[in-house]
Amino acid sequence: MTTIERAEVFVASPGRTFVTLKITTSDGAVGYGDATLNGRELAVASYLRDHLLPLLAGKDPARIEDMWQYLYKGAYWRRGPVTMTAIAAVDTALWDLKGKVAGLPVYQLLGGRSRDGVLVYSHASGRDTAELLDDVDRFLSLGYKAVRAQAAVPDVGGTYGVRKGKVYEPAATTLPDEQPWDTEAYLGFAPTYLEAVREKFGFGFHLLHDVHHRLTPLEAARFGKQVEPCRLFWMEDPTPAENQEAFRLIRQHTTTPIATGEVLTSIWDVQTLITEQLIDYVRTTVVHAGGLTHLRRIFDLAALYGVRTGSHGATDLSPVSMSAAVHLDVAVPNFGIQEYMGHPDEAAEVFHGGPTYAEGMLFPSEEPGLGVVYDEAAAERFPYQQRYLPVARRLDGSVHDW
Ligand SMILES: O=C(O)C(=O)C[C@H](O)[C@H](O)CO
Repeated sequence: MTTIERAEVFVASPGRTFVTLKITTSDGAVGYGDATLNGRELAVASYLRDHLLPLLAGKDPARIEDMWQYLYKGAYWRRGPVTMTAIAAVDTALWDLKGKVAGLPVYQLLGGRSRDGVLVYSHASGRDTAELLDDVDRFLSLGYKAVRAQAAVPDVGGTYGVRKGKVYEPAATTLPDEQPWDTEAYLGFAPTYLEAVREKFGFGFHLLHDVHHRLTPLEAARFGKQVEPCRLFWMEDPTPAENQEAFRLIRQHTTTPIATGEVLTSIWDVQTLITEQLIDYVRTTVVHAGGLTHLRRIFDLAALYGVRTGSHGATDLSPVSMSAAVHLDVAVPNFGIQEYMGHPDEAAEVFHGGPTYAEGMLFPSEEPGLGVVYDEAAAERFPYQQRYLPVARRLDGSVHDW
């Protein structure tokens, strides 16, 4: 019988930090998983190295479901981003291996294509409305059919989502950057630039906006109602996601579609949101929600309730999990949209292969498995650099949701 012979964890910072798991079998086949948890990377690397990897040697790599149950139930301690990201890395690497052994791309193992390619959205932003409009123009001319719009709130400074370099990278400082936040200023300004985008470019593309957990349910209801004429594809994370019941109030007041879930890590964290149809799109990801095995379970529950998928795809998802995401996206019946931000240029020196972009869509790799190779020698040129996500403070100095 083929068994797992070796498992290794690599931590490198090619433009930003990625944690990558490599599993090698007794037949010499190799599978990769992503274990990146932005700003808390070494906790997952330790969970893998110190607690999970000693359990893998000698196990059958083909028993993916059994491995998932063994690692999840065997921990006794349930859920949480560190545990679920570590389990996701093992699960993803085993799916990659299964595809390579079968000689098939992973989407074929998930039931085959439901669609040719997946609709993606990218991120337009600006330090003011004029700069945002130029950026939306740029993405539309690159063929994007869906664009997220964010602009800095005047005179406040630390607005979420405003890009400085080529890609938006919030974890950029050696200690957390403390950024000011003013809810009333945001509520007064954000609807004006969303209206300006529609006024200039019309309704022939999907427009999205990320509130990034910063409003109370009532404030979010007011915002959603005010931007209804902009016909957003969604307002994302209108209120902190861990209180599922809070979405009921937002739902009762607005027809603006709601997306949430990027910080949630299990089916139990989205159960009420889905079964009570409090959201339209679930944004859980391969890397933080237990891998393809568990994410498929979440997506299947969502399908029963007419909730569509809209997975997180920020820079902190490595090319390995972006590839896994696109394999699942082409297969599931209730796919909605996939976030696609790209990566810093250095990442391409370390990760080779993966999905391809054309005309607002991503297409999965046709290579066996996930189709991504991790270049260990290249990774050594990019030693780990500790970086933190920012922290938001209200104008009175108290901590707010970032
Ligand atoms: O992509 C998004 O919608 C995000 O909110 C990105 C997050 O801020 C990022 O993944 C945090 O690490």
